[in-house]
This record gives sequence, structure tokens and C-alpha cells, in this order.
Amino acid sequence: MKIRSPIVSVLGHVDHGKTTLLDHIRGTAIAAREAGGITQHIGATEIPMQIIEKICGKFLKRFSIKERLPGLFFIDTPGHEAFTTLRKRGGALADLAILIVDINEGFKPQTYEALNILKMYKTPFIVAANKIDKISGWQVHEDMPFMDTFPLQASNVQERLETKVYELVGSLHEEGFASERFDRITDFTRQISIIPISAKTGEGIPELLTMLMGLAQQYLKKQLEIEPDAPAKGTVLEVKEEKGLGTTLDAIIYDGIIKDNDQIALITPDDIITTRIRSLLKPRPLEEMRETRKRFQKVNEVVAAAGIKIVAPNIDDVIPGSPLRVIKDDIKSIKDELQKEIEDVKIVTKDEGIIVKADTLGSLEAMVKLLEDLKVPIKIADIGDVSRKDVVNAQIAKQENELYGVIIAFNVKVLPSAMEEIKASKIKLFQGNVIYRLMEEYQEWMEKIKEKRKKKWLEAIIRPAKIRIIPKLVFRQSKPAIAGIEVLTGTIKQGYPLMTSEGKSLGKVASMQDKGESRKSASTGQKLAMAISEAIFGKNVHEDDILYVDVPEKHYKILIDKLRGDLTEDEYNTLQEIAEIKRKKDPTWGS
Ligand SMILES: Nc1nc2c(ncn2[C@@H]2O[C@H](COP(=O)(O)OP(=O)(O)OP(=O)(O)O)[C@@H](O)[C@H]2O)c(=O)[nH]1
Repeated sequence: MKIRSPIVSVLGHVDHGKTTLLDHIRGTAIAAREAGGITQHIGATEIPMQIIEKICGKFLKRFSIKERLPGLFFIDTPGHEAFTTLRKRGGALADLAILIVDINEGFKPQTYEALNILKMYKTPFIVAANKIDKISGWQVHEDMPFMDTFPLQASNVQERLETKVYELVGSLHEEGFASERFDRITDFTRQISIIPISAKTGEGIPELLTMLMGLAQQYLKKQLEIEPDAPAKGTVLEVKEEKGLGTTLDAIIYDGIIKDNDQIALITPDDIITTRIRSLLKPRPLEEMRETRKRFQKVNEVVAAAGIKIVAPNIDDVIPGSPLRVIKDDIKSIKDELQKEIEDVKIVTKDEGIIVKADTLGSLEAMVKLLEDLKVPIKIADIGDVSRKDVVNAQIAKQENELYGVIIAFNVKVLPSAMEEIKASKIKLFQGNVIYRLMEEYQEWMEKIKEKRKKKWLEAIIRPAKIRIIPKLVFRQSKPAIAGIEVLTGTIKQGYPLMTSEGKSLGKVASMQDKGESRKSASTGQKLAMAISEAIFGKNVHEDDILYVDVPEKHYKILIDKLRGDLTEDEYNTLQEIAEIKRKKDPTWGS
């Protein structure tokens, strides 16, 4: 058993400083190279422990970080897109994360998205409150620890920073996380550390790295143990054309050893494939880059954690986020394992539901998870561009339920033929590169449709009302009978069934007229002429009679169970009177 460096990913909203932070850490490391040097990987940079100790200095002791790790392995491609690619079965490949937030801007859509992804994978993280040097009045002290530069600031500047930190605490609280400025944390297992930093000036970076080491100490014991001789496990970050090399795979290896000429298993959108490695490549050291035009150098083997470029035949269709396994003699069990991995995400989940498309296995997984939380059924979740077939599937889904005539497409293109079909069939498309936004837009749309449906449904419910036949205003005796009426309670509509106070049916409100104009409805207090289809004056109805809307039993139950809050007091009382009349004939009516 050997301990590998924890894999660290930096996530955050666009322009909040992910690249600058990674560059600064790398730059500091390069400057301190005499202490051991950093290792460049494909897609990652490893900062050895000696350098971290040098940068963090007294803080490692102060926060009693004793853990001896080889270093920290930073994923170079920052952002949630890379993060969602970095999956392994049952979790994220990144062991730790830095959620970077511009302290002056606070939480933004991709910050929430990143947080959701961290939540989903249960990845331990710290928050870097970046760009403190932009707080007005800030005095820069290059590369100084936060604990040293903060006391040197004017008190109003300190206050400004505090306010902004508390705004972050508030935003995190709303998302279900307790947090605090790192130096005030009382319980590291319950609170998220917020470290104010400047990725540009380097202020606060010593504490940022210290807190990362602290997280590693807290959460990563077993996870970092690797078997250096076991066949490698990894994840494909990118599938890339390289000049002179053809299609290559950039992969992160998190366990075991991978060697030149090893056989490996990978996944494509519809299959598991195996291939043999032609060469393993790593970046050339910086000082050699100038001498040779070749950017890569061949290696015979690498041990986790490592970022490596792989040249092999037949890998064009491999998907980013694909697991990578070195095969020894257990090809069957590895294939089964990969198959499970595909099924975990790429599932035809329900007979009814929406269509979800994404660029990587990880982002697909993130979307499926978020939609499940929203209780949105998914019919098809798949990797790749939106095709005509997807639209046809959405059309079928729409026939079942209007809410399912939907395609959510994350970070993928819509093929032209699919676009034509979408326009023709009025399938709803949500396309973008912020999962969180897509979900929000979809939810808003769904609410609107539901609202519309509810309104329609409400309109179809027959509501209680009571009217009185005004004496001496009978215009016609029967077929239909026409008389002047007054609405005593509720709203009566054309087409509503009517009954007497003994519960005898009088047919329907055939029509209504007020001063010669026809009316579709009339409310409490209104007087107008009403034609009643089955009424016969002198026989089943008389002047001064009180008539009721003959509310159907089903509608009564809905009104009582679901719409009671919508009824006025008068309407509710009238409804009770109606029920009493009904119960004289049928004692169980409405119960
Ligand atoms: N003043 C100041 N500027 C910063 C700081 N960190 C980043 N910036 C600037 O903010 C801008 C965006 O920074 P990036 O590092 O490119 O941000 P990013 O999050 O990597 O952005 P994307 O890669 O586009 O998502 C750049 O102009 C940086 O110079 C900081 O701490 N202080």
C-alpha cells in the first residue's frame, strides 16, 4: 500500500479566478523549485509536499496538520465541466475541491451549480473568497498569509471584508451548509472554511493550501491508499486529435499502474471497447520544451495519481468521462463493471418522461440526479448531440403528457435535422452550458404549464350558487322557462345544472340576458333574465322560489377537499345547504 496525493479540482463561476488561482499556485511552486520541483502531468499539476510546507509555513503547525501526503494533485482544467467528467463509480474522482467565489460578486449561477455537484458527489470542499485585493482601500502585501495582511488593513476595509464574508456565509446557509471564516471555525467536521484570498497577489494562499491539507487529513484516509502494482483505474478527461499522433486520450489515473502495451477497456456511447496502448506520453519538462519541438515525451509506465496521454487504435468514439481499466486476465469482470457504470447513468428510466442529453457521463449523471430530486421522470438519458431520433422520442412522450415533450441538452449541439423537427413539432428545447440554469428554466416552464392546466381545471369545476325567482317577472312559462332572477350567493354560469330546494332537477341554465345583452355568468347581487331548460312555471317552479346549482357529487368532493380555500364564506355555506338537500335523498351523498 502506498498513499497518493489527493486530487483537487477548482470550481466556480466564470471569471471568478479559477485559472488565475491555479497559475498562482503553480507559479509559486515553480519559483520555489530548488525545494523539489513540481511535476507536470497531462491535465494536472502535482505540487510536492516540501513546496506546500514552504508556502504554508507556520500554518500547518498552527492548525495541527500532521498528515504526510506526497503532495496535492491539482486538476488543470478548472470548472464544473471538467469536474463532472471526473467521475468514478459511486462518486467524483476529485477527492477535494476548492469552490472559488469572487468576494465582490458573491454567489452566481455556476457557483450554485458547482455547489450542487459537490453536494451530489459528497466531495469535501473549502471556499476561496477571491479578489480581496479589489475591495476598495485594500493594501496589497504580495503572497502574505491572510492572517498577516488582514491586521495591516484600515478598519473600514476590514469591515467591508467581514460584511462580504458574511454574505457568503448567508448564501451557503441557504444551500444547507454551515460555514465560517477559517480562523473562526470551531468544528471543522460541521463547518465549511471560507478563506479570503487574492489569486492575483497571492494573499491568503498559504492558508488556502493549509485548509486543503486539513480537509485531506479529516476526510481522506482509505481513499488515498493505492496498490502501486495493481492494474490501473482511471477516467478519460478528453478525447483529442494531436498532430502527428492521431486521436489520443487524456486520462487521470487514480489507482494502480499503467504500462506501455497494456490492454485497456473503455466505453463509447453504445459499447465497451478494448484496445492496446501504443504509447504513454507525459509533458516534457519546461526547460526542455524550448530545445525540442515535441511537447510530449514517452514513458514506460506511470503510477497513480497521474495524468497521462494515451495513444491507441480505435479510440475515436470513447466518451469523455469514460472509465479506463487496465485488463490483466479478468476481462469479463471488468466488462461487467463498466457495463454497470454505463447503466448507472445511461438508463431508460421510465416509460414516460423527458429526454436528457449531455456531453459527458458525469454531467449526464449530475443532470439525472438533479431531475430526480425535482421528481421529474426521465425517459431517455444519453450522451451526444441531439438527434432527430431524440425529437421523435420527445414527440411520443408529449402524446402521453405535455410536460414530457421536452429535451434538455447540456453542452451538446442540436443537429440540423433535429432542429427542423423541433420547430415543426413544437417540442420544447432547453439548451445551454449551465446545468443549474437549464433546470431553472425547465422548472419555470413546467410551473407555467401546470398553472395553465390548473386554471382550466378550476374553470371546469361547477361551483355552488343560489338564486331567487323575482316575483311578477316571469316572461315565459316553459320550454325554456324565462324569468327575472337575482343571484343570492356565488357565481352562476351558462350551462350550470339547477335544482329546486327539494332537490328536483330543473335542467340547465340555457342562457342569461341583462338589458338585452347575453351574459355567460352572473355574480352575487346581479339581477337578470334567465332561461331554464326544464323548468315549467306553476308546476315544478314558482315565483319567489330559491333555486340551487345542482353541484355534482364529484365536484362537491373536489371543492371540499382541494378548493375549500378558494370558496368564499357564502359559497361554502351554500355548498353545505346543497349537500343537506342532496342528503335528504341519499344520506351518504358527498362522503
Ligand atoms: N484583482 C484581481 N483580479 C483577479 C483575481 N483573480 C482573478 N482575477 C482576474 O479576473 C479575471 C478572470 O480570472 P480567471 O482566472 O480567468 O477566471 P476563471 O474563473 O478561470 O474564468 P474562466 O476560465 O473563464 O471560467 C482575470 O482578468 C484575472 O486577472 C484576484 O484575486 N484579484
